[in-house]
Amino acid sequence: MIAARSVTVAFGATTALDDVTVAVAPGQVVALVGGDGAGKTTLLRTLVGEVAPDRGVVAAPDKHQIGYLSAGPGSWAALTVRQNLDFVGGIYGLTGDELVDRREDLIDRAGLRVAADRLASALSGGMRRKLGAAMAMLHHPELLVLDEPSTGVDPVSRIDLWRMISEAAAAGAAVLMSTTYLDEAERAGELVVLDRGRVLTTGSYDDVRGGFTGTITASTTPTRPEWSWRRGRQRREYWPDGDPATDADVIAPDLEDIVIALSMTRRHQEAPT
Ligand SMILES: Nc1ncnc2c1ncn2[C@@H]1O[C@H](COP(=O)(O)OP(=O)(O)OP(=O)(O)O)[C@@H](O)[C@H]1O
Repeated sequence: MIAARSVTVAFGATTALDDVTVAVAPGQVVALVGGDGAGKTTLLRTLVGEVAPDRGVVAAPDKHQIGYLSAGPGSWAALTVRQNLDFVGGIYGLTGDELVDRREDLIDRAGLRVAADRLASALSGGMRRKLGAAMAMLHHPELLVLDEPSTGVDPVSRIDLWRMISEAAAAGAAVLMSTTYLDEAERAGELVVLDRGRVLTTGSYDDVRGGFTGTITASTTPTRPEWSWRRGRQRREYWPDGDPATDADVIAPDLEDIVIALSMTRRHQEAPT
């Protein structure tokens, strides 16, 4: 099992990760979700060995068995799509027909056929993300780590990307990825919800929904603004003890509602009284 166990990472006075435990098995896709500064990038960098934990233990394969798409560009601007893939293939010892077959297969699966000889610098943001993901998985790594692979990728191309990720997992990779899109995170086998360095909840989407307590209502005029947030034209309101003191409609929360309600609870618990 690939895992970070009770990992704490601090940058000066900022605790980026506070006693975080995450495990990912071969064939599994684990999605890290959480807002800006939640610690997603730091956790991924810790797993791939770029950041050393101050406390806790990381169990990960050898560097050669890791494929990593960082939050950065993920490809070389001055190389074409094919050259980027060839270069990465060379680093991992892929040559000849094996490299050509794998490269062309990934170009198709990433929907990059029309751009195969275009410089990476001339790709759209979404195409560049897909190229980066293809480069990370080219050598069939045991651990595939993707930092927000779908950011900037249009909804249709995101389907290509998810198919690529699912296929890598089906071929045996352990996949750990971060995303800010909660609708797509619901597709991952396992979710880890991070908030300011801590794990708020973890499990399959069904586990997360099943473990969520309290009630969420929807209305245009919440009775407790500090426990409410906007969703579309309405506002949601969270009742942690489950008993809404309102006749507003009770709704079945989705992942976005659950993440907001849990982080709101944490903020209220930590607020000075
Ligand atoms: N190299 C660093 N030096 C100092 N502080 C850092 C460093 N890397 C991260 N941090 C801080 O650690 C916290 C977690 O950052 P991290 O980038 O891991 O979050 P994130 O969930 O990936 O957020 P985002 O989506 O905004 O990148 C933030 O407060 C950030 O400012």
